[in-house]
Amino acid sequence: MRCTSRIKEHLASYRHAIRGIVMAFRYEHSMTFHFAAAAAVVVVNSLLKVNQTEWLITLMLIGLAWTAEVFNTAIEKLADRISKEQDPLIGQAKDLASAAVLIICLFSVLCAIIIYFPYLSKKI
Ligand SMILES: Nc1ncnc2c1ncn2[C@@H]1O[C@H](COP(=O)(O)OP(=O)(O)OP(=O)(O)O)[C@@H](O)[C@H]1O
Repeated sequence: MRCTSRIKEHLASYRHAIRGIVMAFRYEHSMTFHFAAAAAVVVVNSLLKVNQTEWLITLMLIGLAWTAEVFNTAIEKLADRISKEQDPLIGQAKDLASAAVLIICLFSVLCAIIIYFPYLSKKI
């Protein structure tokens, strides 16, 4: 395969991925909540002047939460394609996908408490 067509294919896959991100924000209402939470984290990090490691941890958690939500949406769409009828296995698959999002959100809250508590207790 010629180099230029490989580059074109590679660029096309970025286009598909960006379309996926736009779709996730348009059709998955939880993405708006994740976006608002991420914006709040950036504001709080800046106000409290957290250190570089704390910035890295919080940004990675934001990325993980968004990734889990996008996978959750993809699994929901695939499940709906297979059957719209009530099906216990589809129900379990959707519950498991939602569980992944909840787990990362709970751990993010825990990490936020551990990171922010020392800064806030100094201010009080
Ligand atoms: N076809 C189905 N068969 C059985 N249970 C289902 C089915 N579709 C949905 N459910 C149940 O309803 C729940 C919500 O499913 P739905 O597709 O409405 O996702 P949602 O409300 O968009 O979820 P989320 O908030 O995680 O994005 C699922 O977690 C599952 O328990």
